[in-house]
Amino acid sequence: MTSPQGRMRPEHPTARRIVDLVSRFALRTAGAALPDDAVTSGVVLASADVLPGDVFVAVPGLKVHGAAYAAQALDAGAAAVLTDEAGQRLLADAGLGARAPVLLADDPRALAGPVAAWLHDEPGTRLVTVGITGTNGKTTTTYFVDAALRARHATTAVLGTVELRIGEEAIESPRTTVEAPVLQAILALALERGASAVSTEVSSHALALGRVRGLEFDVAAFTNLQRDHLDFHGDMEGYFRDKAKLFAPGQARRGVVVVDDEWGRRLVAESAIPVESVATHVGSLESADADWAVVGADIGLDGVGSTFVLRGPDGAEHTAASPLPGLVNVSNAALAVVVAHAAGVDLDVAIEAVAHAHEIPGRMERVIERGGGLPLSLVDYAHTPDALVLALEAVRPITPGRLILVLGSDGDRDQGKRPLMGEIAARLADVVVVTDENPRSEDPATIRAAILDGVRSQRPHLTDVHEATSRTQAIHDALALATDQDTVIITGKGHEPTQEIAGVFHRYNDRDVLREAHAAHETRVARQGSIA
Ligand SMILES: CC(=O)N[C@H]1[C@@H](OP(=O)(O)OP(=O)(O)OC[C@H]2O[C@@H](n3ccc(=O)[nH]c3=O)[C@H](O)[C@@H]2O)O[C@H](CO)[C@@H](O)[C@@H]1O[C@H](C)C(=O)N[C@@H](C)C(=O)N[C@H](CCC(=O)O)C(=O)O
Ligand SMILES: Nc1ncnc2c1ncn2[C@@H]1O[C@H](COP(=O)(O)OP(=O)(O)OP(=O)(O)O)[C@@H](O)[C@H]1O
Repeated sequence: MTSPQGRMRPEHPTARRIVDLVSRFALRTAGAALPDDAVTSGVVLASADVLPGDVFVAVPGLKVHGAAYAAQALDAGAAAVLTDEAGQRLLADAGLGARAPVLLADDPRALAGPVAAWLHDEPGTRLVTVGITGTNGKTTTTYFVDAALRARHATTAVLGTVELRIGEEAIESPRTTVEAPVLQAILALALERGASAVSTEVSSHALALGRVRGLEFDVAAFTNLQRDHLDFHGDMEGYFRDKAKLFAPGQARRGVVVVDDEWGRRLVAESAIPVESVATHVGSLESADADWAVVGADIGLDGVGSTFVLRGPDGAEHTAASPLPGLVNVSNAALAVVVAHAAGVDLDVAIEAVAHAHEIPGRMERVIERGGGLPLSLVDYAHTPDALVLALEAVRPITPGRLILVLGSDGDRDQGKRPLMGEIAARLADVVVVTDENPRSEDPATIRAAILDGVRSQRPHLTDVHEATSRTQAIHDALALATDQDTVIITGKGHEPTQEIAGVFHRYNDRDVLREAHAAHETRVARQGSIA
């Protein structure tokens, strides 16, 4: 069955001759004879997404070679297989060598994007395109940028971790950055739907695996680089190298880089495309030299947002605002304003639009307002040590009582961060409820124990520390412990619509659990009222 994102294709695709594809990309051919008039109108990397007439790109994966799924792709009607020599051998071994034309390239993964872009008539060149990378803040900044682009473009698209959205139509997103052929098909569909601008989150995995190849962004943006994904990139240097690929000629025309950390400064120094720098820490050394700098910030104590002053390259100062709490969102808002401006939106229009951007699912999202016996309750996606520090620091000033944190850590991902997160939780929250995030194939108790090791480094007797084996229970526990002077913050899963346990994706969402608890509370209060 085609995946939902695999169905986001243009309704009126162009058909192109496969022989033209062969000559355009200097491919070698093998397998069945390729008729001159054979055409294709789709390219896919996943066999499950094949529609009749597609070219199936079979790449060597980290787990398996895509050629292992060629039979499935051909059964679904694939017109040809684009692969490498290892793939060709696998096809021959499986007796599929003569079943369809085989198009050969040394690195088919690198070609998947450019081939799809060519097939869909280079949709990226007909849209204003913004790509945002960095460890944290991609989603938030992307939505802020979209808010500003919407002030100038009647229809926009937003592609990222939360959703794949064109205009007002959206579906859940399978990951932060979709595979290259899916991305190109969505861009073509966005054009059909009248979109003229698109903002895309670009993960480091995407950059390492060529998912944005074939798309030259008008503006690339960098938020920050913090410890994450070292299981995939090896070390921080490798992580940085992959991120830096976005700021290369052919991949982006110009860049906007936050220079608050050493990685941003290095990116500016090493980038081969023109970049503008943005310093967002008031009074920092970087702010004197940066093209743009936040020179004053007033953190709203009502938890709603902050105002700040942004100094431009000409020295002029502009009053701006972030609609979300915390200094990190001043940083995201400042970056978004500069990016939108670089993408053609007038500065004052961008500032105004970002200040009024809508709430972003699972990013400092206020699900229950303080009052009537209930604490202010927020859901946030912080799942790295640095993001956790910033999230807790952002809610402390808006918390008259205790800060109650529910956290876990992912299974099958960077294990080193678990005790770090525990240590931060114990240092910056008053009450800590340790629970599960997405345990995946790991034993959830082992993950919790690693977090608790970090907690113990600060609180040897685990005072005000609780452990809950179900996330729903953890949220209920946190609410039960709280008064309406407290703040409950649930971190790690944000908008995620599922919880992955032992290979099964269970429908689950932190916000829904909070909303249900809120509704149950209201019903209880109403019942007590009617009894009284
Ligand atoms: C490390 C990584 O990103 N791996 C992704 C990658 O795997 P891979 O290329 O090694 O593929 P593989 O599973 O070995 O399979 C090889 C080939 O066979 C194909 N295949 C496989 C099975 C099948 O039934 N039919 C089929 O055609 C696959 O499409 C693939 O082309 O391509 C696969 C197919 O598209 C993805 O499922 C897989 O994502 C895995 C599930 C994943 O978890 N990715 C995460 C880490 C990720 O990409 N995260 C980033 C960032 C997140 C963040 O910043 O927090 C993201 O952009 O979401
Ligand atoms: N500029 C920032 N610097 C550090 N932390 C941030 C920043 N912006 C947001 N955060 C924190 O990181 C969390 C994730 O934010 P967001 O979803 O915007 O980032 P992301 O880069 O899209 O993350 P992911 O790639 O994991 O989806 C937020 O919930 C918040 O706690």
